[in-house]
Amino acid sequence: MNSDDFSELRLEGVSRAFGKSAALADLTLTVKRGEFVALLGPSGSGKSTALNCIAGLLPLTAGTISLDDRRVDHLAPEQRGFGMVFQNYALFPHLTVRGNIAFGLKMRKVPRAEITRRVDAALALVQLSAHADKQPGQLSGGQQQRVAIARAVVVEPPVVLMDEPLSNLDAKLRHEMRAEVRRLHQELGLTTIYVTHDQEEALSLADRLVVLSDGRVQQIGTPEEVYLRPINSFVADFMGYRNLLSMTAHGVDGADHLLLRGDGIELTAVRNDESVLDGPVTVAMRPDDLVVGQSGGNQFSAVVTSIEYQGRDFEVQAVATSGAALFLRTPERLIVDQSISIGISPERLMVYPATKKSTPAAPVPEHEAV
Ligand SMILES: Nc1ncnc2c1ncn2[C@@H]1O[C@H](COP(=O)(O)OP(=O)(O)OP(=O)(O)O)[C@@H](O)[C@H]1O
Repeated sequence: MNSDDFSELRLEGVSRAFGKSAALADLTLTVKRGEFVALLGPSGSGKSTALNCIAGLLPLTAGTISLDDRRVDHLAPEQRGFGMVFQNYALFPHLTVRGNIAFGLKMRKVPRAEITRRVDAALALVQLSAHADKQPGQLSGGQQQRVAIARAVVVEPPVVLMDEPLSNLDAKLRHEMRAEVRRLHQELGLTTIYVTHDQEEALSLADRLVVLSDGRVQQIGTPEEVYLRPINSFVADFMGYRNLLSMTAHGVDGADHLLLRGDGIELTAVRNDESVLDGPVTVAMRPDDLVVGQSGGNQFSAVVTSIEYQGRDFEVQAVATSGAALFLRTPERLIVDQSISIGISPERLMVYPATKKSTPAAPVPEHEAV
């Protein structure tokens, strides 16, 4: 089986329970050949369970997995032939770099000359030709992870599954390897499913994100869609909309903006089809969208409570006259106890039906979420 053999990987209603608790419930997702999909969510949200179900390491309790119209969920992992890259590299310590990369080809009884050719090409691709005869213990973490990636892709699997492959690396290396993973994905025309809890990593790598919470899909969309239009307050919170205010919606004004009030703050938001027009809501705002000074949009007052220097700008905490704690970022040097006016454009306010912050919303069918 090689990557030209299919046009899409289809998951329908994929579920996995441990005893009575559902680690993954009803995951429906179609991954097109050549796509890079990130499974994103906090710890315990079901990302690894989903990946292990796809790999064949965990049997499903419900649902189906198919490559086009061929069911694969009853096949053993080696019969599915998906490439796997794990957080802990899982290299064979007694084999050289070359031996590790050649392993899968030898298992598949590929002729020796072809093994040499393909391993050389894979070594060049991950820029490890000079280290081919070393053992994994003689390599850095980043180099070991590159061996693991080369080992997974050298057999030209239809799908490559990666479970937090960069999380053991330091911040700088993680950044470099991120570009490397994306480059390999593109150069080799891979189809990649990538598990991470790091929003930035998911946003920068993937063509589409699947955001999970408590085993359920919350949103499926492009990085732009998920970042700019989170579908519920859980996704908003997870994507960095750190300011979540409890307010009340009071209908629309003459400009068809939604009117919001709460504890002495009045705001207007661009309404959309799903807007709750009346009643309790959660209003989400990103720190970067709050502007210190007059902005021409919504304005309200606050007092600075703490300032943290972050290099390019400052992360400021403030408290609104309503008592609500706020996070904002600004290049301006403010001082603690300073009174400021904060602005935010009506387009950058996300308004959701009021929920308890940690309560996951109902699952969203893929066709509605995309
Ligand atoms: N073998 C198991 N037995 C029982 N429960 C399990 C098992 N594996 C996972 N779970 C539970 O299933 C849920 C989802 O776990 P999973 O490992 O898929 O989450 P995750 O999003 O990958 O988390 P992390 O980022 O921490 O790895 C968790 O509540 C976890 O405790």
